Amino acid sequence: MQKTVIAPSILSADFARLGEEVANILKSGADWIHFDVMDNHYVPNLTIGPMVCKALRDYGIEAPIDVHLMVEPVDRIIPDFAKAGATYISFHPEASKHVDRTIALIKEHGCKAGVVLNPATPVSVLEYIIDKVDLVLLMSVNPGFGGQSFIPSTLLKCQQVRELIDQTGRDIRLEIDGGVKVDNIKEIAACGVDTFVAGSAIFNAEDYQKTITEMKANAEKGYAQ
Ligand SMILES: O=C(CO)[C@@H](O)[C@H](O)COP(=O)(O)O
Repeated sequence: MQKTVIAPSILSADFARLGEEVANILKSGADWIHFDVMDNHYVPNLTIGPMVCKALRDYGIEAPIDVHLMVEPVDRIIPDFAKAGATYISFHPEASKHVDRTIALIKEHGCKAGVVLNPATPVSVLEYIIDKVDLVLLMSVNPGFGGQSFIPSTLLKCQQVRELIDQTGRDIRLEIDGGVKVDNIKEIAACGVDTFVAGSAIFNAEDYQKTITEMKANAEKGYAQ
């Protein structure tokens, strides 16, 4: 297993003070920034695009930016995010006509490629692509909004994808997103997850550092199980 990564979702940040919020969260121990891109088409919400990603880089944010594209179509926005400073770019296979080509496009633009599975998307979608991706993101809520409850059936899926990843022998990150909290992260980590997106649990907390520290400690307890 790779090192634990906590990736706060800026969907729950105060957008009026985004640069400051992101700098604070990184100072508080966050490893990556999770950047949710919604188009009011693939999902029923509208958020931020490459200009905001570039603005964070211009503000001096150096940490990995983990872009989660909830957009359809996906391909035409990939070069813009790469230019804007994205580190990882992940997309939903349902939103791409040619999944293998989209993965190649992300890599050609110098980014790491991820695929995202919704709660009802079967693990079999990974069969012919697992060897090509750098990250698998499992949604534990239906995409579109922060603050939803963790869907428990995702735990079995985490175990299944962890097995697939281990069979490849490659360092592919297994990321979870949706309803992740201090009190359920141990159980999630025990299922093989190494990368945790959390929005409301971190940004609604009074003390970012305490929350991130507790999340990391509880994840470690989960690996030890
Ligand atoms: O992509 C999404 C929702 O579509 C997530 O990144 C949420 O923003 C996570 O928020 P919490 O469930 O942690 O509040």
